[in-house]
Amino acid sequence: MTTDSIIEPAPAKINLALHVIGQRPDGYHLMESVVTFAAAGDRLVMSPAATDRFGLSGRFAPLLQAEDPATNLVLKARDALRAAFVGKGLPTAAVDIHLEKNLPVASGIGGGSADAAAALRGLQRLWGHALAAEELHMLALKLGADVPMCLAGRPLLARGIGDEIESLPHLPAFSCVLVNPLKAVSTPAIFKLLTEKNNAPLAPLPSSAGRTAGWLSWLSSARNDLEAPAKNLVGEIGEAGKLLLRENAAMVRMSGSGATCFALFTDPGLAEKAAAALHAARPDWYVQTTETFAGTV
Ligand SMILES: C[C@](O)(CO)[C@H](O)COP(=O)(O)OP(=O)(O)OC[C@H]1O[C@@H](n2ccc(N)nc2=O)[C@H](O)[C@@H]1O
Ligand SMILES: Nc1ncnc2c1ncn2[C@@H]1O[C@H](COP(=O)(O)OP(=O)(O)OP(=O)(O)O)[C@@H](O)[C@H]1O
Repeated sequence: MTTDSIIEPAPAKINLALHVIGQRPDGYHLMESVVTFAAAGDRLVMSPAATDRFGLSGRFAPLLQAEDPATNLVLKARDALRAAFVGKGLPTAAVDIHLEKNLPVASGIGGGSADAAAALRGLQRLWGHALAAEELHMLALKLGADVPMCLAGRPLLARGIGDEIESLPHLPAFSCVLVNPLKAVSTPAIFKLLTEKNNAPLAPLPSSAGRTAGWLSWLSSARNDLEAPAKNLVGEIGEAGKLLLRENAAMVRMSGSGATCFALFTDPGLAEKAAAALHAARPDWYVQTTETFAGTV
């Protein structure tokens, strides 16, 4: 790290509710999802360098070290952004990117998408140019359906294939416990296992600004339509949910295509207690307490 280094957090994405409401002719599913982001996440450090470099550290780095770096979403984001700037005649110097991989891989909390979004944010700062909002959105979407929402990084309502984003300024913060049994889940495999594609849309969102109880009651009656197929594939998802439900959580659900489950609490003490209980029950799992971000008006 140098004095010119740029540090970008890559917060975990949590689908608080995810209703699949249809499917496009190209196979992509249409959804309505209330999404928030958490302080827990990966971290990117980007520094000017003589040649392009990429390094990894953190608990889950070994999984990505075993893969070809060219397939890493961070480098795909760097190359796509560089191509866009070069196409406009703008310089993009060599860069050393270090990814601290703290989030489990293929886990439904958008790790790779959050990393790609952090790379796009950080490299625009490092290179000193910015794409227009629409061009950046399209570039992010080409990297993955979750990347535009991770670029926003704040509570939002996502529609379409996850790319039509509306911010939710009144969504409150929650204390949260994330639990993953460390079984990687492939997103396309879960969508393939989903039999009913035309499920009921989300109910109208709570109108009372910032009322935690109102949101919790609304969220409790919503669903994640990918939870049933994911549970069929990975039995531990059901077990994680049952263990969390014993811990006085205000609500428990799976995020994205799984296998990470989350529990929301209105009291950080209860979240810490729940995490300790989960860790004692399954010391081999990923168990993380965190705070989700509140919407900003
Ligand atoms: C399940 C979610 O995490 C919810 O936020 C996202 O929809 C998935 O986003 P993502 O991992 O960025 O997905 P992508 O990398 O774009 O797509 C992976 C695969 O998931 C399926 N996919 C993804 C998004 C979507 N709306 N419908 C789909 O059917 C497609 O088979 C696609 O080939
Ligand atoms: N930086 C990265 N972090 C994690 N996975 C990455 C990264 N770059 C590429 N990948 C690949 O992407 C696949 C999906 O990983 P990711 O952690 O983004 O899934 P996810 O948490 O289920 O995401 P989502 O919730 O967006 O579906 C991995 O199996 C891995 O091969």
